[in-house]
This record gives sequence, structure tokens and C-alpha cells, in this order.
Amino acid sequence: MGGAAAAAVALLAATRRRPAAPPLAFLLPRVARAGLHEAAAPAAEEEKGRTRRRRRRSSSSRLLGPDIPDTWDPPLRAAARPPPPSGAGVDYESTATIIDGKSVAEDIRFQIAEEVRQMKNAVGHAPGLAVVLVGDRRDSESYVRYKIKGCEEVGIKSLLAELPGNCTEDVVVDSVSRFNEDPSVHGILVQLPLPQHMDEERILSAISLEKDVDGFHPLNVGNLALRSRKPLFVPCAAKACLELLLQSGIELMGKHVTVIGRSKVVGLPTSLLLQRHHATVSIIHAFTTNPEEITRQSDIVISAAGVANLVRGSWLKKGAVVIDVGTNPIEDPTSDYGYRLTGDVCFEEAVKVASAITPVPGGVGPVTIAMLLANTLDSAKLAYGLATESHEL
Ligand SMILES: Nc1nc(=O)c2c([nH]1)NC[C@@H]1CN(c3ccc(C(=O)N[C@@H](CCC(=O)O)C(=O)O)cc3)C=[N+]21
Repeated sequence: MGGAAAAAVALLAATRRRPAAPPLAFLLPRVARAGLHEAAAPAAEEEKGRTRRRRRRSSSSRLLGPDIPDTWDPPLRAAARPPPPSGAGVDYESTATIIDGKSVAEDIRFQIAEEVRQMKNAVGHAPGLAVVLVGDRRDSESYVRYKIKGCEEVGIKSLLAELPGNCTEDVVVDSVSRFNEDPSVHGILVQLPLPQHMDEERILSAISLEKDVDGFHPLNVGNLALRSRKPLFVPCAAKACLELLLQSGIELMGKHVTVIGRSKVVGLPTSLLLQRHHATVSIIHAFTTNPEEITRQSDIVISAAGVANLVRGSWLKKGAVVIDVGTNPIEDPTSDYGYRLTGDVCFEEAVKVASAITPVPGGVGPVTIAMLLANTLDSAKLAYGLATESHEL
């Protein structure tokens, strides 16, 4: 086992021994229990017919998922299913398709740039995004640079408030309030994590609902969780994961997806979006006792734990699809900024087991930024009366 992977496993083990102070701040209960899946995958033809019938009476939304009511079928249908593929006899010679996040992001930005041009022609204004950066974490500074560069590429106006790490919470709230009142600002993003002494909840709740392009407002999270409702904004990284899966033509309905991590930035919203797409979702976190066993049963694994090399090749079922949301800075004196990014997944191992995988860098990251631009555009459209609800890419 490599040093980083050993450290990651030791970290997880240590977390279990000391439940009072988890180093991975994951807070939600485990879901996915046996028994529920029996009704989830009836005979394929029958399901297709039923889906068509249901689609006729209910609306469907690309990113928020097809709106199909739940009907439970008798478990005997399960007998008609083919046996699940076995993880045994793994063929270590094969190589997964690398999902190219950079090119997906480029296509999205191209589409956004066109819509921004149309908006400028129609109302004489461009969308505006305000970013609040507190402190001088090198990784946060890079992410903010990417966001501002993304804005420039599509014609979105960007504003940056850079505040010192030792400023008071009130100074940050004041900065957010000024952006709330600025009509040229349609999206406000407070870069996380904030310095330890600050109350994140208080600062994030200062962002007005209609400018919450990160989708962290409790009303946006609640509306994402309730299938009969539509949130104004969905968190960018969750949208990016779904976009990459949908564009890669990967079926989600009835599939077992494991999400590693339950943060409000990635894990939680991604698991909610997947359920809206009728996937069977397991969420695993620092207190899960058998993470490898759960991921090994999964058709799709989405990792957002923030632990480098946590997911080994042995954690995956042959042919699984792997989406790596981890962006873990690793010290690297040879790199320009003194660090480089690595994912949660041990790529060299996973690429031999998976059927498709996102790399880090060049996977989920660039699509996340593109989704932030999309949310900002949506917000501006709503503000200028150009749309009644947010568009779906
Ligand atoms: N309020 C808030 N909203 C966020 O969405 C948010 C946040 N705080 N805090 C931190 C995380 C992390 N995050 C990333 C976005 C893009 C890349 C990205 O573009 N990465 C590139 C560049 C990699 C490189 O530097 O080499 C890539 O993966 O190819 C990475 C990480 C957004 N986050």
C-alpha cells in the first residue's frame, strides 16, 4: 500500500476510534438498506413501457431528473433480472475510457458565451458574479482565479472581494450585504473553507436567496431534496457530476451509486440529484464500517471525501464508472505554485478496473466552474425577466 493510501486508511480508522472529533467532517446518516432494490429493476421492456406511460403525465427535467412517481412492484419481478456481474476474475489488462471534463466544460462555456451575447443585446447588461475570498490559502486562491478566468471567457462580469484571514465575521457579512444590494451582481460566492474562527452558517445565510449561485441556502437544499419542487440553484459540483454522467451516456435509473462524502458542497447535493434520477444511492463517510464492500457493489462510484488515494482499485466492481471529485493539494516543490492536485481515487489502479473514469485534474473541476457560470447566467436571466425558471443545459 502506498504511503498516501496508508495514511488515508489510517485516518479513517482513527476517525472510528475517536468519534468525537472526526478529521473528515461528514455529518449525515448512512442510507441504502437492503430490501429496497428488489422493486427497482423489473423486466426491462415492461419498465420502458411504464416509463413512457408515466412520462406522458409528468414533466421531466434534464439535470433535475425525470419526474416519475414511485410505484412499488411485487418482488417476484426481481427473478426476471439477469444475475449481477461478479467482481471476481478482474481483468487487470483493460483500460477505462477517460472522461474529458475539459472538453465538456469548453462546450458548456461556448453555449453560455452565446447566451451572454444575446442578453447584452436584449437588455444591455451582462451577468455579474461576486466572489468573496477570505484569507490566503493557496488552493482557494487558485480556484478563485479559475472562476474569474471562466467569467472572462464567457463575458460575465466578475467582482472580487479579498479579505484578510484575521478580519472579523462582520466584515465578511458587510461585504456580502453590499453585493446583495448591487443590481449588477447576480451571483455571490463565498469561497470555502472560511477561517476557523468564523461562523460559516451565519455568513452563508447572509447571501440573498436569488443570488445563491452555490445553492447552499437551506431553501435551495430543501427544494432539491423534495422531488415535487425545483430549487433556484443546484450546487455546481453536483451538477458537474450529473452532467459528466449524462453526457457519457451512463444510465442512472435503478443503478447502484455510491457517493463517498456528505458535504453540502458535493456529497449531499449529488446524492439528492441522483435520487431524482431514480438511482439507488448509498452514502458512505468517515463512520461507515465497510466502505470497500459498499463501493465494490456499485455500478457508479462518486468520491468527494477529500482524502488522496482513498479509493483503491480493489474497492471497485469490474466495469464500474468512477467520478473523482477530490481535489487534494499535495506538496510539490517542482510545481509552479508549490503544490499539485490529486483526486480521492488511486487512478493508476482504478483505470484498470473501471469502464470509465474522470481524471484529476481535467475531470470534474473544470465542469464545476462551467456550472457556476451557468448558475450565474440563470440568475441574471431571472433578474432581467428573460426566463421564468432556470434553464437546463
Ligand atoms: N463556495 C465554494 N464553492 C465551491 O464550489 C468550492 C468552494 N467553495 N471551495 C472549494 C471547492 C473546490 N472547488 C473546485 C472547483 C474547480 C476546480 C478546478 O477547476 N480544478 C481544475 C484545475 C486543477 C489544477 O489546479 O491543476 C481541474 O481539476 O482540472 C477545483 C476545485 C470548488 N469549491
